[in-house]
Amino acid sequence: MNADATNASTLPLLEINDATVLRGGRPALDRFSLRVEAGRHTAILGANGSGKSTLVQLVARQLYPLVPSDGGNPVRVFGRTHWNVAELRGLLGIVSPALQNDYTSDVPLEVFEAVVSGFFAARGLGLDHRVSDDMHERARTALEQLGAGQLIGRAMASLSTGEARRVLIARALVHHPRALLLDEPCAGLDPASRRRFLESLRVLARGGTTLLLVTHHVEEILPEIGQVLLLKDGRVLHQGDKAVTLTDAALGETFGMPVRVTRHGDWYHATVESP
Ligand SMILES: Nc1ncnc2c1ncn2[C@@H]1O[C@H](COP(=O)(O)OP(=O)(O)OP(=O)(O)O)[C@@H](O)[C@H]1O
Repeated sequence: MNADATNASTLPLLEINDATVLRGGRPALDRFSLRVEAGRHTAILGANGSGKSTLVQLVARQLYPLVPSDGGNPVRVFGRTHWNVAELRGLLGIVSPALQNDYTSDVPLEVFEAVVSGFFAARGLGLDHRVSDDMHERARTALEQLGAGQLIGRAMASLSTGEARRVLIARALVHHPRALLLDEPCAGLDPASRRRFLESLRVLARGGTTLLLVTHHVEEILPEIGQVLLLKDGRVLHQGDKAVTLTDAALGETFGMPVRVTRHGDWYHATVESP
């Protein structure tokens, strides 16, 4: 393990200080700040258009913030502002709907190849990619960890939404990343698949992978998640412990409607009330 990877275990996983991201000339994130310590599972919750996907793209280096007056970079991942993308993926796996579209498009790609090619930061294996026994084993283990081992041999384009998502998370896991950033991971799943899928995320969270979960739904906040950030119009409305942030008032403000929050064991549920 190199020095940077060692330091990464003690530094905050993510620090964003006063970042503004413009889209279509308007701020999609507006002086946005967030700090996530390694090991502190975090949910980012907001209505449509609140800036969630922009945040994921900012962290993934697909969008860039305005340069602040001091000329610095407002985004630090494991303490560093500069990363090469392949190196970053080894520490922070990112799975988003855009990535899923990419992998389930018409280009033929088999499930195991989609996962094992994660080692080469490539989509599929090329002639110069040598898959070692260890890589083979890690890819198979990651698929099994996500309950997707039986999908080996299938074409990515033939998988259901939930199956494809499991495969892409397995692809992110082959590096044994310290953290996973998941953008709306339950979108398109039926209630039973969603619950099974959330249970597999719980196993990862308990196994030491820090989860950053971006969602519209309070019901997806796993018991392991302690910190919640509520986002509205590109700004942080509230950030803190789950018990303090998941209140009727805070969620009502987030979604612009009266909301009733109830707790069922370690899970939360939100219902929109008649105004
Ligand atoms: N390509 C784009 N060009 C211009 N504006 C954009 C673009 N993409 C997003 N926006 C705007 O940026 C803001 C934040 O969008 P973003 O997609 O980050 O929200 P979101 O919280 O992920 O929404 P959703 O829950 O609907 O996916 C919105 O006002 C949106 O209209």
